[in-house]
Amino acid sequence: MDAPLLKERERATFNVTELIHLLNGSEEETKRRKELESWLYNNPVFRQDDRYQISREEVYERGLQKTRELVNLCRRKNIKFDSLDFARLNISTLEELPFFLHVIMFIPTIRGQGTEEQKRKWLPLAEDLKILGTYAQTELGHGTFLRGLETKATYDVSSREFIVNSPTITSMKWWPGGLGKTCNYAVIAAQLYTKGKCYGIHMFIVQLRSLEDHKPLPGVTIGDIGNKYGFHTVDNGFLRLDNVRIPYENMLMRYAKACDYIPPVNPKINYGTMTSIRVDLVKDASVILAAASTIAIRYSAVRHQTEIRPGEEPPVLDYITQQFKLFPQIATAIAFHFAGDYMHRIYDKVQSEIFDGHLSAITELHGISAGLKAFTTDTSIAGVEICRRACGGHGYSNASGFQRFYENWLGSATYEGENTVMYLQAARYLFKCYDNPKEAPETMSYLRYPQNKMEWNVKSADDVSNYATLITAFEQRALSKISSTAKKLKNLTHYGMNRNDAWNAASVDILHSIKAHCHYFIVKNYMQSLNHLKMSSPLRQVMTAVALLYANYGIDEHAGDFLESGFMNGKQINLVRAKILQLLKEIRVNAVAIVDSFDFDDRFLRSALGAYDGNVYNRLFKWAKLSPLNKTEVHSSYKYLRRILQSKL
Ligand SMILES: CC/C=C\C/C=C\C/C=C\C/C=C\CCC(=O)SCCNC(=O)CCNC(=O)[C@H](O)C(C)(C)COP(=O)(O)OP(=O)(O)OC[C@H]1O[C@@H](n2cnc3c(N)ncnc32)[C@H](O)[C@@H]1OP(=O)(O)O
Ligand SMILES: Cc1cc2nc3c(=O)[nH]c(=O)nc-3n(C[C@H](O)[C@H](O)[C@H](O)COP(=O)(O)OP(=O)(O)OC[C@H]3O[C@@H](n4cnc5c(N)ncnc54)[C@H](O)[C@@H]3O)c2cc1C
Repeated sequence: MDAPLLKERERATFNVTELIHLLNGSEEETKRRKELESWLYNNPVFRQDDRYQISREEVYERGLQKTRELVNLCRRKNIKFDSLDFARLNISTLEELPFFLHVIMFIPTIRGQGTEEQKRKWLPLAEDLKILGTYAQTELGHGTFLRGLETKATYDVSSREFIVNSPTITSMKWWPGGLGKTCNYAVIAAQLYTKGKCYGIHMFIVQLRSLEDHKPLPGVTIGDIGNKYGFHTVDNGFLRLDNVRIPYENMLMRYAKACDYIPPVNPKINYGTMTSIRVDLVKDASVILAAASTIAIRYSAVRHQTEIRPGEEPPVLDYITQQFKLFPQIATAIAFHFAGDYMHRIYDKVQSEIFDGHLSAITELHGISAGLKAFTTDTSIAGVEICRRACGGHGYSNASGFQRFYENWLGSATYEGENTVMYLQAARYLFKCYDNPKEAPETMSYLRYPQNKMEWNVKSADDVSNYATLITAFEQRALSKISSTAKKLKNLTHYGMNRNDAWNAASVDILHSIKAHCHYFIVKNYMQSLNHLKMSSPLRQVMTAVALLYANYGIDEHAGDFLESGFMNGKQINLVRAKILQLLKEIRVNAVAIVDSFDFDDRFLRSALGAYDGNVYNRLFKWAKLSPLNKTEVHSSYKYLRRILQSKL
């Protein structure tokens, strides 16, 4: 164990194990998670030490080998794909496996939108992996605008079949995970046509490849879309269908019927699978940022560089600027942990209502999940980059561990709903509630009360240590943004602009409003979650400091908003900044212990900078020696070098 990390751990003022159990939910949950992880990490198939020395094809092949291992493990341990245990195993691999979409979207779409008869037929095949499916919705020409998708499913009454067709090049399905080479089925989003009329997007089960030899079926043109930023294990694919016929029974009809068309009670019920993933992504944002913070904090405690006082080369974690970069990332990771818990609670509640036939809450769930998905993924992507940059040159090495998860996580600003679009969807719901405050859900209850101008009676740094005053500050900031934007929208329509054009004209203000609302929700949920949790006073002292840092840092980061709202003045902003410096100092002694409480196994982080023992330099050198270029002392390309050296300029 590197001496600096040992010393850091000895200085901690709270019990790390207590925080590990609190973040896991209980001691039993911690034990279960570690047991599941051990099954993976002790299996050499899940190795990744040579990850950046193998080709895309080898990466994909490894992905299938890992899939086989994971499936065999689940079968041996009787772990179901829709279980929390599977979700834990899946995140522990920290990479998307080729059959990933089969589990997170193909099966859930059938489960959520199939009739009882269709579920009886398809779920056993899918859960036993007799078929492997993906969720094929996005097309070359459209990903966001679902009503603009071009794939057609035309009902042929005479044969009781649908004819599924890609009429144009832009209608080719493009991006679905596992589509290129892995899956032999897909749930296809297509415009339903029957008796010459279009009834909008519905979901259809289509077989793509033979179950005997995996060759594409007649009318199916299919393949991998090529290399991307990340998701290298996943064969995101393209698919063109040339009048492929499928049985009538292959349209998912829990909520709509094709023959003598019966529409769904709420057409957006077809969008339900996407909502479920957006909910998961809020917690994923916490995991990713916690992993990045662990690497950066441990490395910063070991890395000694330059001098504060002559002759003393301190750990870079002693620099206030380094603390100002990193401690808010720890705070954000914990804030998003509690936001993810909230999202799952709300999702489970709405799902049970939907299964009882009450669809009214799906609009609220969409409004909340779309906003939090965008806010938490945007913030965590930026936070990972702050952590990486805080590690200097070694942060730029693959040995740091950052790239392996960051390259997948970058996509979270786009997949499952492009973030700007998601913000605007959430804003659509927010402004509806602003206009009808009585219909506002609990998360927007502050819209119900008259907007009275408030002054923040904060006179000292201690006043910015109060959860209630901080929550009120974020509430007033959001209200100020929302009410001024609502006024702008009203003026635009008053002077003759139609609602849609007015919405577009005000969309930058609308974006600021929904972001301020999401930020308010995260702060409030974070502090209320801590208030409801039982913990020892030493731990509560640490968790309070971290939560106060999250809120005060948020005010400093958006000081203009708080000043513009009239709720705060310049002197109070300076009190907030003084509070931040005081909190950085208070958190410094526990920084390493707090990231230890995220409890990442070294085999999850796979980082020479973030390993638990802090033995950074030996790991970096060991990793470098793995470089293929070092297989020989003089590389075989020396012949070219020699000519360069001998050539005359
Ligand atoms: C550690 C972790 C590591 C790595 C990461 C882990 C996992 C990665 C996970 C996933 C990544 C893998 C795969 C990604 C898969 C995909 O990307 S699948 C494709 C995703 N695509 C989208 O999200 C498309 C986005 N577009 C839309 O959803 C819609 O087009 C739209 C909502 C933007 C607009 O839809 P429209 O039909 O045009 O609606 P509208 O006219 O705008 O009206 C909006 C009304 O509809 C309601 N509504 C919209 N969506 C929903 C919904 N999902 N649920 C309920 N209600 C919805 C909305 O509320 C409006 O209602 P009104 O009452 O106001 O009319
Ligand atoms: C790694 C990865 C995996 C994926 N996996 C799948 C999958 O398994 N299945 C699947 O079906 N899809 C998948 N996708 C596709 C993904 O869902 C879409 O890319 C995503 O929905 C965004 O749609 P788009 O690409 O059309 O972007 P666009 O919507 O074209 O975005 C381009 C720009 O237009 C802006 N814009 C678009 N509409 C509006 C608007 N109304 N108002 C303001 N601005 C707007 C956006 O903000 C953005 O800046 C995946 C994508 C990635 C990156």
